[in-house]
Amino acid sequence: MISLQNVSKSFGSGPSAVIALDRVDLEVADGEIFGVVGQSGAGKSTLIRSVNLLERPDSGTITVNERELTSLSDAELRVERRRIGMIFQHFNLLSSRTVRGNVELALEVTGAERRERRRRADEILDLVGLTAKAGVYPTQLSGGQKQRVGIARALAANPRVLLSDEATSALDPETTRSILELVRTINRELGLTVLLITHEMDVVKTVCDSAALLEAGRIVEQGPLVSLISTAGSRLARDLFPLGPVPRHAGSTVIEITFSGGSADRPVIAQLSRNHGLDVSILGAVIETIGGNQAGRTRLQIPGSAAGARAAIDDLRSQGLLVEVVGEGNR
Ligand SMILES: Nc1ncnc2c1ncn2[C@@H]1O[C@H](COP(=O)(O)OP(=O)(O)OP(=O)(O)O)[C@@H](O)[C@H]1O
Repeated sequence: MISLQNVSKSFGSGPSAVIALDRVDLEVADGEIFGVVGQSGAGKSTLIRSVNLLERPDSGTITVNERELTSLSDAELRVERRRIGMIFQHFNLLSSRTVRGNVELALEVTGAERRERRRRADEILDLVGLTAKAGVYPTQLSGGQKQRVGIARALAANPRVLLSDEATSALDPETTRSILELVRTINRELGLTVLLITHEMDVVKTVCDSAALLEAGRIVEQGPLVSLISTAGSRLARDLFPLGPVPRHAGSTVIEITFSGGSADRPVIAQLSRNHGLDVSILGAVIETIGGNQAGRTRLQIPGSAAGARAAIDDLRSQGLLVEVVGEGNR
């Protein structure tokens, strides 16, 4: 588990001080993949670097693997950090060492013997699909392969937690997908808890179980994706299912219905038209697979005011659907 409680961090002092993290509370459960999203400057890097105390917070506590890191001595912290792997946007590989050498490097600090280092490096390179590249240097690798080495290095010392700092931001969409698949595989097979930061909602959709939205150093929403998508007004849910700006339609009401779990395959719109005699138009729809289930949002236009469409909206809500009125035009 990763737990941040009331964590604050500022840079600089006086009027020019920047509050990068502002009383952040964050809970990442064991074995889950948790994504933190936010705009540039929101504090994502500061947050993830705080988790292993690469950045020491001004106040608050950070607990990882049941140890409160903020209370440890430097020597104790060095030991705990070995149980926290980290991967980076620009891979941070040593160009003077081979692929295997880069992975072995992570084991040198643990005091493992040479033969054991080699055995473990080869084992982990096999896991990330890079056995054939063990003897080559990083410059001879593609971006995706470099990140696989980064992952192998991060996993070499058997961490319980993996931190991912924009690990796919420098990769093309297909390579991103393959790296995210690998992250999902190691999460499942090794039971690893993963905390990642990203500015790409697609990464969250593809791989995360839970997410948080960071804004100007504050967590404004967090929770499992399946809960967020059925929370009225959730900004993360809107970003997961973007439908663009709401158009103005004179004399009609625009609603959005969120589908999740079993509701995704019900003929809701057909029933709405039939039961209420309404000419419903579909203005937009987006469906994704979240947590193995179909979920999505549909934007509908219903003729008349929201008051006039009330019976239809109540009917949808009584079926357990999340319905939000997002636009109401006057004639
Ligand atoms: N070492 C530093 N010295 C001064 N200010 C810093 C430092 N590191 C971060 N900041 C400031 O703290 C705020 C949060 O930065 P941070 O890098 O954590 O944001 P971010 O969400 O990761 O942004 P990006 O997506 O652009 O990397 C920003 O205003 C940034 O300028």
